[in-house]
Amino acid sequence: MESLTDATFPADPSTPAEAGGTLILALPKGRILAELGPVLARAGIHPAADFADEGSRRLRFETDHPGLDVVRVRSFDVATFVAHGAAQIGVCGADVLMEFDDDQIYAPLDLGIGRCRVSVAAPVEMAGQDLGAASRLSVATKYPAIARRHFAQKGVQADIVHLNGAMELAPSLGLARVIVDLVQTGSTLKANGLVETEVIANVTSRLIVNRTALKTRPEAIAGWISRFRAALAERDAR
Ligand SMILES: Nc1ncnc2c1ncn2[C@@H]1O[C@H](COP(=O)(O)OP(=O)(O)OP(=O)(O)O)[C@@H](O)[C@H]1O
Ligand SMILES: O=P(O)(O)OC[C@H]1O[C@H](OP(=O)(O)OP(=O)(O)O)[C@H](O)[C@@H]1O
Repeated sequence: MESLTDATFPADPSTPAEAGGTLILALPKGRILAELGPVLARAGIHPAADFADEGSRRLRFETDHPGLDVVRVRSFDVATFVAHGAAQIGVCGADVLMEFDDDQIYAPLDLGIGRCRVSVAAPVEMAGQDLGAASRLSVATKYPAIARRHFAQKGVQADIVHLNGAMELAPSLGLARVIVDLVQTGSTLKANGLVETEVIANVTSRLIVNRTALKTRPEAIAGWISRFRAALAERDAR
């Protein structure tokens, strides 16, 4: 895909001569990356060819901008790299930001990709039961903070079973009564005898930046935010 070249598009915000060194853009491996490709291209960012190669063992890639490198990390780790300033810019799901809740992370742009929701799901037989009626409830999830907060608002103490995947197995194997997980089409829930009982939050992917870096390198970072904003406007106008 051609990137924007017209005169209204913000100029390349990072040049090798700029003070502060190479900016790092942290991107998640996995499903967001596929949808992010066209957005990156529209923003005029083309990482080295092997970036798209899942078989490549490289983790850091130069781009066609001498002042910008890309690192490929796990989705939750994007937030960690940006919160600590190891990467100045990143992309991750709003689910990760809700769970991470770090005030060093500023999320100025909704990229409108990676659409799904964080939901509570329960076995079909439990559907219709008032989950707020119990004082405690066991919950399998990779989002312990989101789950705890959600059930605390109902006066229910969530006993968290922390899993990193395959949460859908937990109720049928007696690991937890309900799960809190991402739902998009609902087919994973259906295939495992579960139904979505509550939507906690709708999720899309966000551009995130480190707040300190935004203060110390305002031109470069605000420049990249503008480029992404222009790329989204151009995409959405089509
Ligand atoms: N089914 C889905 N539909 C749409 N977006 C999703 C879906 N599942 C996850 N996402 C979004 O993609 C992000 C990364 O999810 P993905 O499943 O690729 O990684 P993961 O398996 O959670 O990460 P890791 O492999 O690091 O454990 C999530 O944080 C969420 O924002
Ligand atoms: O509603 P659906 O369209 O079925 O999508 C939901 C599934 O997608 C995500 O898993 P993913 O495929 O990323 O696998 P993992 O998190 O278990 O690695 C999520 O954890 C659900 O299992």
